[in-house]
Order: sequence, then C-alpha cells, then structure tokens
Amino acid sequence: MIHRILIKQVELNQQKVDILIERNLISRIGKDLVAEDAEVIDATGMAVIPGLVNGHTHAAMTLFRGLADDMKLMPWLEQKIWPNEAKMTREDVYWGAKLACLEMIKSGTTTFLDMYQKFRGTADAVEEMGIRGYLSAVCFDHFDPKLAEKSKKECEKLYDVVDEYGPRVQYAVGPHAIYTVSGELLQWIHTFANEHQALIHLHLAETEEEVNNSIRQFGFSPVRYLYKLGVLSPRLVIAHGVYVDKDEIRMLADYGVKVIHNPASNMKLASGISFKFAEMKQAGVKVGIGTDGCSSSNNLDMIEAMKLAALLGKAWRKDPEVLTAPEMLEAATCTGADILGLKAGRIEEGYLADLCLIDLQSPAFTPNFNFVSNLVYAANGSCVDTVICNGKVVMRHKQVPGEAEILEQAARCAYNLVKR
Ligand SMILES: CSC[C@H]1O[C@@H](n2cnc3c(O)ncnc32)[C@H](O)[C@@H]1O
Ligand SMILES: [Zn+2]
Repeated sequence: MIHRILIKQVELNQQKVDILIERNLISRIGKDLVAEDAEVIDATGMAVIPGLVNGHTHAAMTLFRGLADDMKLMPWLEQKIWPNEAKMTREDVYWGAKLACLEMIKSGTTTFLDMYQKFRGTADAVEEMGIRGYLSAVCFDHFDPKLAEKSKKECEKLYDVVDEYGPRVQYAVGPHAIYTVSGELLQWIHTFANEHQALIHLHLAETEEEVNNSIRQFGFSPVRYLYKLGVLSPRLVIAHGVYVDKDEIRMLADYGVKVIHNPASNMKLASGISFKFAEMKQAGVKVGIGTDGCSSSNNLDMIEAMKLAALLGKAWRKDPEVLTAPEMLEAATCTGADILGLKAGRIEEGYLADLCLIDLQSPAFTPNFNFVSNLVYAANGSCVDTVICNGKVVMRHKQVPGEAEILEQAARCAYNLVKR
C-alpha cells in the first residue's frame, strides 16, 4: 500500500489548501482533496513552509554548547575546541548529532550540510532521526604528506560507507580550511569529487587573519589561491566567504561556487560582519544560510539565523531596504536545497515532501498582516508544530520520539568528555 499523508486546511500563500503526500513526494495541492487510506493531519490554524536547509554546521558540536564562549576563532579552536574534539569517541559524536537532529527538527530544519569527524556517528544519528544529512568526510593534512595520504584513504573509505545508509544520508568531502589542508590535497579532493559527483565543503575567507596569512603563505587571497590551484568548481560550497572582493565574487560566479552565510558565528567569533549577500546574488552566486556549529552560534535555529542574516546585512550597510524577509526564506529553503542538488525547498507537486507546519496561534503571528515577515522577524524555532521529511512525520505537535533519552545521553557524553 502506498504511504499517504493528507494535510487538510493549511495556509499556503494566504490561501487555505490541502496537500497530498504520496510516498516521499508532494503529489497534489488543491481544495477539498480526498485520499483513501491517507493519514489525515488537521492543519487548521497552521501555515506550511518548506523544511529549512542548514547549509553549514558541525552537528555533534552541540556537546560543546556554552563550553567556550567569547573568544576569537583561532584561540577558540586551538585552546578549547580541538583539544576536546581529540577526545571524542564515536558514541560522543552519535549522541551529539542526535541532539543536533532533535534541535533541528524542533526548529524546522529537514536537511543539513555537516562537516565532522567520526562520520558514522553522525550518519547513524541522521538515519535514525529521519532527516537529511549531507555529511562531509573531513580532510586535514596540516601540510604533512603522510597525513594527506591518510586523509585520502579515509575519504575513499567513507564514500563506500555511505552505501550502508538510506538515501537521506549523502556524502560530501570536507577539507577543513586552506590553513589546515595543503594545495596538493585540495587538488586531489577536486579530482576525487568530480569522479564521484560529490560536493566539497570548505571553510573559506572567514577572518581577516586567514586572508593575511593566505597572502603571506601562498601569495594570494583565499579565493584567488583556489583559482590558482584550479579547484574552483560548481561542486564547491564555501562556508563563510566574508572576505571576498569584487573580482573574487566574479570568480565564484564564473565557476558556479556556492556560498553559505553564517551570521551568528561570524558575529559571535567577531570574524566579520560585512558579508556581501547582495553583490553575490547579483553576480549570480547561490547563497544559502547556515548556523555553523553549536559552540559558535550556540543553537541550530534556522529561523533565528534568517533574522540575524537580514538584520546584520541591513546594519552594516546602514540600509533597511536590503535583505528582505522573503529573500531570507528563499535562501534558507529553495536556494539551500538547490546548492545541495536536492529537489526540495519548494511546495510544488513533484517536489520532495519536506515540510513544516507553523503554529499561527501565538503572539509572533498576531496580527498576521504578513506571514513571512512574522516568520523571519518575529518568530523563532519554537513556532514549528509538525515536521515531515521524505514523506514521514518526524515531529507531531512538537513531540519527537525519544527526546528525553537524547537529552540525557547527550548531557552525559558532554560532561564525561570534558572531564576525560
Ligand atoms: C573536524 S571537522 C570540522 C572542524 O571545524 C571546526 N570548526 C567549527 N567551526 C569552525 C569555524 O567557524 N571555522 C573553522 N573551523 C571550525 C570544528 O571544530 C572541527 O574541528
Ligand atoms: Zn564551520
């Protein structure tokens, strides 16, 4: 029997409609739909949006929430984060990623692009929690050829590991950054990703220090350095991209490179505020939104991230007309999905049934002159009532199966880890 869900009386673009989901797809949108054997969801008083796409995170870093605040990027990584990450077991990553998936589901995210160690820990969590994870096999070589060979082997091995999981777990390659990965390894990854049709997920142009070091060490700013290496491509997704000039934006556009803006992390680590959203969009660069990990943004709430992206963009330009609420929702849904090559992020027949029902019975949606304005500027993740991913309900009326156990186990792992 075909698995069917019929969502009745939901608000979509200021109209009340029914949405029929068959298997994992949106099959019909219309009035007074009837479907035999369908599970009916009464969505009276709710609006529907596409599931949100978190374009850059490190899921298991939920375990480090509140552990290392108010620091700059490099001391934060070198003194606090990396020493603790070196002690993490697969079990830690599993429970940290379960907590991340729980948090993402509760705030309306159905897909995320991740970069973390102990790949299987995150993959197991994603498989069980019912959302989509594009998981990047981490590459570091610290400019040591022996470590580069190890990284290559690990990338190849993890590419096969993904076959053990269902279609919601996808593979990407994750060279950490140009200051931890050699040019030779970046070129190998470029070739490997082309051969295997995989995305490449890289931190780039995040801080002024990174740019200055890049010029000193390689003779070029970060984007120009990648151009010289010959690794700019449509497979490349860069996280941050705060420090790029006009010519570099042109290069990103010409090579089809995608960019993920992480407003919370950029502000909290004081990495930089002047993310050139409008210039990138105008040049034709696809820009998505991410939270980054939970130690630099402290939560994984994409509704909050949309608001921060809009407010930050307006503030640094001193222009309230830039970065509107509809643009932010587009970046966090259909552009995010397009970046990952996923037929989702739109509520249209034939698209993947990745949807969120938003509870309109709350102060943030009262009055409701403009739903998208309220969603981006007034609400936060707690307005999400029900989440469907790949045609299956993963949260119903704010309840996610197994929530209490996840909180308990993740807290246990976090406290034990810092004590070890
Ligand atoms: C081991 S995989 C990923 C690696 O990236 C670290 N990380 C988290 N946030 C950032 C950031 O903003 N810039 C650079 N690196 C970051 C994370 O702690 C992991 O070590
Ligand atoms: Zn990051």
